[in-house]
Amino acid sequence: MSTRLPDAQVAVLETASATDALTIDELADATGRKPETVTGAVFDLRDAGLVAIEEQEESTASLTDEGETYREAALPEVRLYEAARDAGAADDPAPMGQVIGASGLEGPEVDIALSNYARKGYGDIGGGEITAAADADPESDAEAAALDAVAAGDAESVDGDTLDQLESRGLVAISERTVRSVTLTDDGVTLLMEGVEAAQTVDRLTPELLTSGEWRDVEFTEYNVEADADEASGGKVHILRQTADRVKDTLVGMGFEEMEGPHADADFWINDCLFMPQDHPARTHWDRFALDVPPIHDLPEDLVDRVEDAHRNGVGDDGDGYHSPWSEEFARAVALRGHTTSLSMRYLSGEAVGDLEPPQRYFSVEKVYRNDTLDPTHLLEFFQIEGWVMAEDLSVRDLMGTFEEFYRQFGITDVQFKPHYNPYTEPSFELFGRHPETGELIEIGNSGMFRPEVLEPLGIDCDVMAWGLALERLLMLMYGFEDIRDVHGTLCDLELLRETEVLY
Ligand SMILES: N[C@@H](Cc1ccccc1)C(=O)O
Repeated sequence: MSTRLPDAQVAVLETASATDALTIDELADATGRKPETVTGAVFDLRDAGLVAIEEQEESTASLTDEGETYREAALPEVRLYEAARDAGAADDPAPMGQVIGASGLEGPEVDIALSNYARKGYGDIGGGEITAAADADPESDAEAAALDAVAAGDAESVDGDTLDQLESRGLVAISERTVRSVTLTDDGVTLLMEGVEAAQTVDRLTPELLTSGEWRDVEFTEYNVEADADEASGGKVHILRQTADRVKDTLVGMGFEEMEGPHADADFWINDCLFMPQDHPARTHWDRFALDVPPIHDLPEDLVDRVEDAHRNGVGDDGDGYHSPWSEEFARAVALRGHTTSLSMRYLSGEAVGDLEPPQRYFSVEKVYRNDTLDPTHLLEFFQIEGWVMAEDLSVRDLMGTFEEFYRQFGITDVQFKPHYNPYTEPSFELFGRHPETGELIEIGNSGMFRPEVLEPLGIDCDVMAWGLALERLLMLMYGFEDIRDVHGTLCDLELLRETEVLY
């Protein structure tokens, strides 16, 4: 008597052998079915004891887009070496700038070339000069040869260290997959000898099956949730944005309301209200992105007068001002905000939503812009988690307790405080957290209690504690990133962005 089995299982049984293991791909080719279908059939046959599966992890290497670019145009360090040789740096050190110019390297390629140059023995770099090792031979560059080998599908011929190096440079991507090989078991052979026949099975319910009533008689294939399927990476919300949303939910949960306001604003709101002297170094063109647009005219006149008075004369009986220049024109000039404390000023002054009576809590999670030097922890723009609490009798304990409560909700329990100086808060504290990978303490924020010189012109006579925390630094503590450029910008790591889950 012959056994009835689903069609795909019969095809696999008839193709598989008891002596030669066949992979899923081979079975798929031989039976003319999709690998996913074969995988499903094979699992069912294994559960019925008719075949045995052996699993092996196999890794394949392929070039990334960047790797492909360097394979075609030569590695940046090789291009640098060739330019250095042409400039005579094999005999006498040549000026760095000139060699880089001649190499045609641009943007991040320059850093890449510099950081690999000495490591690979192409020469030395220092004091603005570069030398070219006379005996170095770019023709026998192991990494360049490895790029060719990987492109030709011959990654096995590349030694492990070189492959690791290329992977860590992001030039080669290694992917792992499970290869399953299938053999017939004794029971499988016996069943084949007794005879199997294909039962009609359907794998989906169609409108035709429903209207004809045929669905009553057909046999449905079972779902196999273990079957391999193509990996589809669709669009998703960026993890930075997801974390920003999570921070907003957390702060709303702690009783805060959200502030909003302009990215480009009058210096008055960004700096003057904060008792930042107009000749403060952060207000020079070095740090500030000034905009070439007409000045802002609609500032609240009395507030402008009170702020000017605080700058000139200080506040209170024994107060003192800065004795430095203050001009209204300077206050009206427009720049990209270097912090979102400009929003706090708009809200605390009553400008944004009218006068506020204590107690109040406000926050924003918004972009700020600074003319910093790009490095692993600095970008030209980042997200600041701004916040403040207005109430009678606040103390530093309230400030610290708020941070502990906030960071605890992200699993961060080791927050440390260091006394700090801000022109607008007294006392002031920098916050530090421990990086989960490097163990280093990294700065995660800045905070303090607003000074009377800030509060009095705003017309506030209770306490206000406030802070600006860096969202990207929070992300580093949560997920262990070491370089902020992995997370956004042109050098970001797409794989990491696809795989990282932001959990609530
Ligand atoms: N504006 C500060 C943060 C801060 C806000 C409010 C009070 C104290 C500090 C910064 O950008 O670093």
